[in-house]
Amino acid sequence: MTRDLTIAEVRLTPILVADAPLLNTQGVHQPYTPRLIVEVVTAEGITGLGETYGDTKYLELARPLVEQLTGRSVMDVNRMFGIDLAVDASRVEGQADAGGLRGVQSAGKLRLSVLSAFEVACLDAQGKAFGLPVHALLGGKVRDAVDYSAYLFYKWAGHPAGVPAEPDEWGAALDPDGVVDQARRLREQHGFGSFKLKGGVFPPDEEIAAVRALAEAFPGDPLRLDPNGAWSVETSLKVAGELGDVLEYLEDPTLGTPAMAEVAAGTGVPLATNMCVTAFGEIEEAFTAGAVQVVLSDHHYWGGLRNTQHLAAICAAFGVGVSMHSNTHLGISLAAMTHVAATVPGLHHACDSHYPWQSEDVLSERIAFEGGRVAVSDAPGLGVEPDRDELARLHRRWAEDDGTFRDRDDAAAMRAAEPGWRTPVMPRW
Ligand SMILES: O=C([O-])C(=O)C[C@H](O)[C@@H](O)C(=O)[O-]
Ligand SMILES: [Mg+2]
Repeated sequence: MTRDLTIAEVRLTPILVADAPLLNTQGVHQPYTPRLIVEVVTAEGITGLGETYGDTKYLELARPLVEQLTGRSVMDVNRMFGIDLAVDASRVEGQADAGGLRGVQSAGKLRLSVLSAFEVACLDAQGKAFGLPVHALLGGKVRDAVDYSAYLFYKWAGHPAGVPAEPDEWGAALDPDGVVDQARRLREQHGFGSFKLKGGVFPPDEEIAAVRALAEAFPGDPLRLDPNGAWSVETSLKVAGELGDVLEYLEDPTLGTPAMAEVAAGTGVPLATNMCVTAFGEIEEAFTAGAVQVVLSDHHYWGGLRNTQHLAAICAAFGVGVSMHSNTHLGISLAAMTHVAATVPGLHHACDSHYPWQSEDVLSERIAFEGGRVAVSDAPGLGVEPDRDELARLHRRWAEDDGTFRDRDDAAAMRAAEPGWRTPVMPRW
């Protein structure tokens, strides 16, 4: 039967989702964070789902696509990436990404972060039309489940007094005992077999003590520490020296390819990154300099699931490992990550995911981690269904917001507790 795969409608739904008071080197997460849900609806009424960052600049860029994609086919994905999205480069070029800790911003990354949500939505629609899972459209899975790592954060017990927020069940984690308790709970609930601590929050000695406590509590389990570039080369080498026996890798200890290369040359601990290599144009310099040993892809800003496969192939050619980065995201993106991760042969490290921290989702059924793994769905498309009421509720929250939370700003959120707080100058230590 010939299918009509014409896009009859494109829907954009900006939402605000609850987020916990998770600390990072720039500040603290806002109580609500923006995400954008993208839907493409075919002439036959098949709906494909995608998800990406929801800050104003992403939303503005996505809006013209509603008209530009209507009338095209959901199969026309390559041409979609050629669409000229007018990114105002002066708003992004050279600036550090305030909320996302995702390396230097660029017009290209911003553009890809938007298009990737449409790619995922088109793949979901294709899969539903042909009765095939997304992984099959990507060449087929090489594993039936994808490993994820427990993502540990220093955190407060709650958002600052006076800031509207949803209840938090996790309590504070501000020292080694708190971090180990959090790790235990995440393992109990989801079975994770490896742990990543988001660092760059406290002076390095305190974070070294937390990782040591994890190593004692979970002997032999892979551990990672990620200060988001908060350390100098000297500090990075000191931490690598002290934790080398227990770290699977050190993630973005310092900023920029030359400094990362210096650290890499001075330690046997592998360096991973989602800040130094964040786009194809950054690969040559970093790989030639031996600056990174594992690239953490993020299908949002790398430009989708197929680009993630291309990245994985390049990494394999250079003997560099690949795994996945995560920012605050919902189940649509977790499903997308799981499908593409299932197709990458050399995925030797558990992927990151913020999902356990998200108490809200727009899916009718939450995705479960079992033994720290997400089973790869063989249902058509991504294998997830939206919860329309929840989508509408989270959109209402966005619509009713006065603009305070529509753009993620961890430094501004920190000022609610520490009025003098400014985004720290790097390296902090
Ligand atoms: O460097 C990383 O892994 C991240 O950027 C992950 C997240 O952005 C995390 O640091 C956060 O949201 O605070
Ligand atoms: Mg990182």
